[in-house]
Amino acid sequence: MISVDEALARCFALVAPLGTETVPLRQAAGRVLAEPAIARRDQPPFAASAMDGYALQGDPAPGDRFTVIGEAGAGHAYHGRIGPGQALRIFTGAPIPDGATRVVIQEDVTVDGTTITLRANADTGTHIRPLGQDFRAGAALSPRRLRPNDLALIAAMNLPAVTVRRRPVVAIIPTGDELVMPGEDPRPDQIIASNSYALAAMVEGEGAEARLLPIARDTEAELFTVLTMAESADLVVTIGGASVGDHDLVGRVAESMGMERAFYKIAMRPGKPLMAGRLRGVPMLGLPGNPVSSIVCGHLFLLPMVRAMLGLGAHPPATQRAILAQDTGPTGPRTHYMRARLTPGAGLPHITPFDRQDSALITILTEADALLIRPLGDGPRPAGTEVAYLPL
Ligand SMILES: Nc1nc2c(c(=O)[nH]1)N[C@H]1C(S)=C(S)[C@@H](COP(=O)(O)OP(=O)(O)OC[C@H]3O[C@@H](n4cnc5c(N)ncnc54)[C@H](O)[C@@H]3O)O[C@H]1N2
Ligand code: MOO
Repeated sequence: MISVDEALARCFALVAPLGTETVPLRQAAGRVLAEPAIARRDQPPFAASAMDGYALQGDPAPGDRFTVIGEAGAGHAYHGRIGPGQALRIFTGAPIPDGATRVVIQEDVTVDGTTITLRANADTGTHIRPLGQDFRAGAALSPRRLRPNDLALIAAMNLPAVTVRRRPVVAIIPTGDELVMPGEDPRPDQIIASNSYALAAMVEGEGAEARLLPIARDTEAELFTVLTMAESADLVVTIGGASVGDHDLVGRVAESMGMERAFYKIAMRPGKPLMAGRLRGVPMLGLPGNPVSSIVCGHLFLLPMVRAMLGLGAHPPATQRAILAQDTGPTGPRTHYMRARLTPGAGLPHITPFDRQDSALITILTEADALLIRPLGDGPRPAGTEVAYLPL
């Protein structure tokens, strides 16, 4: 059995950033920018007033009077020049006229017809936003996953579309004679195929396209058919049939189809029978069938692979630190990812693993907000120990 780190490194070796496509800005939220977005203009493209008031020259003293000779608003420039003793009525966002060096806010003047007089204790700020204060033409936004704020910046750069990574297509294949789809009429010896719904939502949350394929029964012919259907995907994910039982056929069938195996079995609990490889050129991840095992492996291997295909780099999922809220027993020969609950602490949060850790318990998983990471071969740890966890 290889370590979790070694397995993840081998998973990353199977994938590479995908190609790119151009999408309109309205469809770019959450997509991964593939090339720098380059500003087509300065922002602001002119020196602009930051306040409503009067644009004028020099540094006036209280009691100084000015004649208002015109007006400028946002989108309505004044094309003349402001001379000594003159002022322009101006509003926030309007271009500063030639000759003006500051804006006096309207609260700081008294108005009498077309004459303004500066009050005592007037604000001394210039209230002018210089041309290009925010960014200059040619400025670049570097590749990243696009958040709403980034979209505002790209729009301000006057770019109606962006080049993003193609969404990875992830084919998800539930396997097993015991499975039926939700809403069907299961026989008494059957259960509902549930894992695929979590996994599809997880990869879609990262920006992939999930393709849920039909349940493959435990026959070589059906597995062959469904794996063949998945060949056009960017990543094939099977669920179940990964262990050592007589009906666990996924590895055998994939190998008969020419799968090059990257590894099988890792020192991890849950998730021991994980397998990965390349099937007819397509990266493949064979997840164990137990719901918690498949979903935990989804967080630890599938999502990092999807992120790597999106060009976000080959990084393990980010762990955080917490304080054990109770004494916790030793681990065995596998790193244990324990379903756990976080509660606020004075500094770091406190973490409490659930008593029941069977990898079939979906209810516990829905109550968990973290996976407490207990390294393999670690001894018992008392309450108060600082530990690592993965947020769920
Ligand atoms: N003799 C041994 N038996 C098992 C070992 C072992 O080392 N020696 N490993 C155990 C571990 S650990 C795991 S994890 C499971 C994994 O087995 P498989 O990947 O072959 O999965 P299945 O046997 O097909 O299913 C396991 C369990 O999960 C249910 N299942 C399967 N698919 C789904 C699905 N899409 N949605 C919901 N539930 C699903 C299935 O009905 C089984 O109950 O093997 C242990 N055995
Ligand atoms: O390690 Mo298996 O993945 O517990 O259930």
